[in-house]
Amino acid sequence: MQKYLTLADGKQWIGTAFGDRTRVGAGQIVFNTGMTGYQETITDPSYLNQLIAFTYPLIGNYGIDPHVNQATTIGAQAIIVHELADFSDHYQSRQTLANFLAVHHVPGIMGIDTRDLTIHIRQHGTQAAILSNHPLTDFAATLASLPNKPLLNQPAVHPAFHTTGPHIVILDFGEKTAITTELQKRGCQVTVVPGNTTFKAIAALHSDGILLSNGPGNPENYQAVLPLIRQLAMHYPLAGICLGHQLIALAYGARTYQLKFGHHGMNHPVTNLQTGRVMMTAQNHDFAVAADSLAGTGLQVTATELNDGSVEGLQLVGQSVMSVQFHPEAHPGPVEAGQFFDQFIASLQKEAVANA
Ligand SMILES: NC(=O)CC[C@H](N)C(=O)O
Repeated sequence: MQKYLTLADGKQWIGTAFGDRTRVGAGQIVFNTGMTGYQETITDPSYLNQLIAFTYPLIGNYGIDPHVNQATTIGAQAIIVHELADFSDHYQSRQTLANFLAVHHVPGIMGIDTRDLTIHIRQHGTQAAILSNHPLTDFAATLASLPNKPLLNQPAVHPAFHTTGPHIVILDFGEKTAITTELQKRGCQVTVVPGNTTFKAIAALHSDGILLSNGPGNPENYQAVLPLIRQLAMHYPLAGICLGHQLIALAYGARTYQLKFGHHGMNHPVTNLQTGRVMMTAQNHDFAVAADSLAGTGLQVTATELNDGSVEGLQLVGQSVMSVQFHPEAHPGPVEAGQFFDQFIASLQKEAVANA
C-alpha cells in the first residue's frame, strides 16, 4: 500500500505503508539523527503530534524491548524511515517495530529518501506535514480536519531502588520514564504529579526538591505555570530539563524562540562553561532560550551547544535553580551528561545542611 508524505510547502515523497497502515498522521515534521534509540525516541512524550523522520538508514533492526518505553502511549503522529528492518534480532526484543506501531495506531512510511527529506527541512525549516493514503488536494483543509492527540500524564510514586535519599517531586509536562529512573538509581524517592498541580498540593508532599520535566510544544503556551515556578523556587531547590529549562527561563523574564529545524539526536556536543569540557548529549527540542534576553533576569548561562552556540544550561545566581536544555537521562554511550542529576542532588543535600 502506498503512502504520501506531503509538506506544507508542497514537496511530496511517496513510499510504502507500515505500522497502522491506513491511519493518517498530521503535525510538525522533525528529523532525528540518532543511530540507535528509535524506541526511546518514538515513545518520548515530547514528540506529541510530530512526525518523526529518522536519518539513520535502517530502523527496527533490534526490535522492541518493553523495558525501554519512555511512556505508555505514543504521542508521535507518524514515523518515517528509509529502510525498515523486516525482522528484529535482540535477546530482549518482544515485538517488531511495525507491530508495535500497529498496536499503538501509529502510521509509518518506509522506502523514501530520508536524506533528501532532511536536506529539505534543513534548507526550508521545520513545517507542518501530513502522511496520507492519497495525494492531497487541499493541504490546509486536510491539516485542519485532522485531530491532535492529547498528552497523557502519568502521576505515580516511585520508591528509591536502594537507600533513602532525598524525595523529589517531578512536575510532569510529558515526562520521560528515564528521568525518574536516573533519580531512583541515585537513591531518590520520586513522586510524579501533573504539571498543573497547585503549590499547596505540592507542599503537602514534603519533598526536598522539585524537577520540571520535559514536554511537548511551544514553551510560551505554558504561561499559566510560570507563577507556580517562581513560588516553588522560593521554597525548594529547583531543576528543569528541556521544556522545564525553557519554563524556568520564561518564569524569570527571558524569551524563547523556535530553532530553524530543531535538535533531535544523540550527537550534540555541549560545552560546560564552568569546566570548559565538551560532552556529547542527547537532545530533542525545537525551541531554545534567547541568550540576549537573559540580561537582568538573574539567570546565567552554564552551557552552550558547540555547533550553533545556543543556550544549553542555566542557573539562577544565588539560588538553587539549575536547568539543562539537553537530556541528561539519555545517552547513546557517554554518560557524563548524567552529572546534572548528581549536581542537583548535591544541591538538595547542601540546602538540607544549611536549614538544619
Ligand atoms: N524535550 C522537550 O522537553 C522539548 C521542549 C519543547 N517542546 C521544544 O521542542 O523545544
